[in-house]
Amino acid sequence: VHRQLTKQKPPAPYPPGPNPLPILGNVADLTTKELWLLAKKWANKYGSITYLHVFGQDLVYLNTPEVAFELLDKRGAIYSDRPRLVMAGELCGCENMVAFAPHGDTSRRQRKLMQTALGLSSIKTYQPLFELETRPFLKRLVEDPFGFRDHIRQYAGGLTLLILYGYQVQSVNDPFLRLADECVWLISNRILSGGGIWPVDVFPSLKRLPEWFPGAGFKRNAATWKKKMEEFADRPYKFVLDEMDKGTARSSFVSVLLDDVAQSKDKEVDPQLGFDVRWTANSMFSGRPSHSSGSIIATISQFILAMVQHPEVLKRAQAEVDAVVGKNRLPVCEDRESLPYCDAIFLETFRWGVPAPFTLPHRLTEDDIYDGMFIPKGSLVSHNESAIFRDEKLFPDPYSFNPDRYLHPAVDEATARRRDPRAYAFGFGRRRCPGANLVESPVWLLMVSVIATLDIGKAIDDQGREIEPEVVFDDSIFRLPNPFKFSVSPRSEHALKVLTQEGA
Ligand code: HEM
Repeated sequence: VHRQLTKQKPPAPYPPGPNPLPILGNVADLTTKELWLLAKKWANKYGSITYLHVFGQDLVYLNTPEVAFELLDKRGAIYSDRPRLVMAGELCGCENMVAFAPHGDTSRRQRKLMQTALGLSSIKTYQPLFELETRPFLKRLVEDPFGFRDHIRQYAGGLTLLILYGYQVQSVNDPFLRLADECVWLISNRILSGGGIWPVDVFPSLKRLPEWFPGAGFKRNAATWKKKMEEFADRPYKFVLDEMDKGTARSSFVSVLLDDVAQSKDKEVDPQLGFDVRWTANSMFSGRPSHSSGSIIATISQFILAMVQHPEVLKRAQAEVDAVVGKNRLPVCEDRESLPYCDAIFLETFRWGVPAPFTLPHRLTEDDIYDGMFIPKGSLVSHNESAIFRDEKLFPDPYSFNPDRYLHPAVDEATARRRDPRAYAFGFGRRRCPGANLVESPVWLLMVSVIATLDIGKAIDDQGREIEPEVVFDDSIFRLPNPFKFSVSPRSEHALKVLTQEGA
């Protein structure tokens, strides 16, 4: 109703959605905890697309794979921009990061660098690094199961620094790890104002206020935060340049991309390439609010939860690992093809766990019509992952954790491909997650290493009764369970030995 009073008649009806309140629009709908449950209900009620209107902003959720592929992929030329955030982008300097960059030359150049350094052929270079970080994680998990989220955070942070800069974290207090943590926190909780809205994003002309002006505190803050962000982009990059000078650089995202420069000693790094590499590397850490580590933490936490709740699945996977890998060593990436049941657990974790239920919105740059429905220019369009992953036709009995669904699918190959959660979990089109190939191996390896060495189960109370894990979701971006109680122990003396073996 509100729209029709203020705008011309649209060329076709808007897609269906909950009725907006006058003035506030659907803001009440969007502040619900576990928004994904509501979004799934919308999908059941409204079909392939849900449309909402909040504070003058059109929001669109795509509820089926068909519509997501059609719009975000096939019509990618107009569905690939990102929302403009004056505070985060312009004032705090995040516009240099991939996920905030508008669709254009910079984002194309940066994505190309990511494809070069994170393509399937480059990933093999990083494999030994994945194995390096696994053992310390397993040890920390045995020592303190309840702290599992911190352990995964440390694992993800350490691994990311290794892959991007060839930098090995020595302890929780490592200066680069602390800088990374601080900046990721700053982005999620300050710069993006914890999901809130900055007045300057609603009224961009406020950015012209002088810093001393009353009410312009946001500009002073932005200047401080921008400095921190720049430090975060510069320091680890400089570390790689120094290492390359000394001839001691490990193979990493940055060193691979500067390889040509490394070949000839006196050649200076081209300033444009230097800028792009520095900010692209930084984007992999902080490109989305705590994205890369956030999604890894959510995925591995969901895996642990699944293993606690489904002991029969864990037992069967352990038998598979014992038969293929034996008990004297940890699994390695090369074992993957011989472990189909473990692979099925990996896939089912992404589907059942829905670690990133709403992907980053794509901003539509032209008016569009789909299936007789009008989608206005400027709409923020997300695919609704919880609706896709809970679709009964695609995934029968969608709420159960059932790895078998990938093992004996009585379907043709095209349908089997449609049922591969990796087709959806990383988004669509030109903005699809550039870390998708990279993250598969370490996440798979971590899961299989847990299966190989640890017995995970329900915690036991004083009276010897099992405690059901209490599953609560507080995070608004990721489907990340709050810490829950469970028990964990090495599977055998042998497993304990493998875990504590130094440097092996
Ligand atoms: C389990 C792990 C992960 C999941 C489930 C995941 C999922 C996603 C999704 C759904 C998107 C949005 C795609 C879209 O807009 O359509 C995205 C974007 C992105 N991801 Fe990931 N991701 C993961 C790990 C990573 C890692 C490890 C990195 C970095 C090394 C990374 C870097 C990025 C970047 C830079 C973008 C923004 C791309 C752009 O705007 O062009 N992700 N990811």
